[in-house]
Amino acid sequence: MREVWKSFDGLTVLKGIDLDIPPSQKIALIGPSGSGKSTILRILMTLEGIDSGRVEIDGESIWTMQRDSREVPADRHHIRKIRGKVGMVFQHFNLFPHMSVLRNVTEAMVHVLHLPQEEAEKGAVDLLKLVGLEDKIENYPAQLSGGQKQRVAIARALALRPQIMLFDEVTSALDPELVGEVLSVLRQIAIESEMTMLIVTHEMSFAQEIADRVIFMAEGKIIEDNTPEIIFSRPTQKRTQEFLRTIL
Ligand SMILES: Nc1ncnc2c1ncn2[C@@H]1O[C@H](COP(=O)(O)OP(=O)(O)OP(=O)(O)O)[C@@H](O)[C@H]1O
Repeated sequence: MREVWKSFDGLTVLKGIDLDIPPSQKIALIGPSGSGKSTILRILMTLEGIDSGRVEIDGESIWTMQRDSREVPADRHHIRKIRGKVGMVFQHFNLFPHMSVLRNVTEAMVHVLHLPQEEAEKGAVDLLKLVGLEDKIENYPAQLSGGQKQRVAIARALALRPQIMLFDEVTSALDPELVGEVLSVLRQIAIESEMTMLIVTHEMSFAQEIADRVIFMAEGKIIEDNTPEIIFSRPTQKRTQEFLRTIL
């Protein structure tokens, strides 16, 4: 992201964001409510446009494309191609209630990736094993706990084989006793996968444990971008110190 500005109805929520994320890096994005964390994720997922600046994913600008050696506004095909590189898991899991767990995961594999049903099912079973839900394959979302639903949502996002995964406060809507099971799935993915991961979280010990890098935002700006060790033991910015003091 270069000099990205974004406002909603006159409220400026991103104020010149500059951010480079190398492939495979695991980043925790922290900061007070309303600081613009989700907006950054939604922009990267192409769910929101920007007012000014530039956003590139895998070397390609999201909102513009090259045609006849000129840069022109992106068409739907270009945006869809970029979106295919990115997966996102939301706070509310938004599973399809009328579909089994297995079908929630295979649906996009068949319709977006155009995989044959059998191959999709095999891949979905592997992913459901990864998130510890192989025994729930035939269940429906209403028969699952919040933590289980969120693990299905994670499997569903992984099913599209993204290079980049965005997690937006995926444990915030869960009862406290269900948070651990979702964090342990995320931890495992962070350790084992080559995917780039950008994780908005209020779970500071989790951020400290899995992130290569922690970014602290406040009021639409990146205040500090540092290693977990520095952020959590000797942050360089007063604003970071104040935030951590209020929540730790
Ligand atoms: N679609 C929208 N329309 C109007 N205002 C919006 C919209 N999306 C976000 N906002 C506002 O933009 C600001 C930043 O929101 P954002 O969700 O990015 O913050 P956040 O740091 O993720 O906060 P939280 O930790 O509470 O989720 C907030 O004031 C929010 O109300």
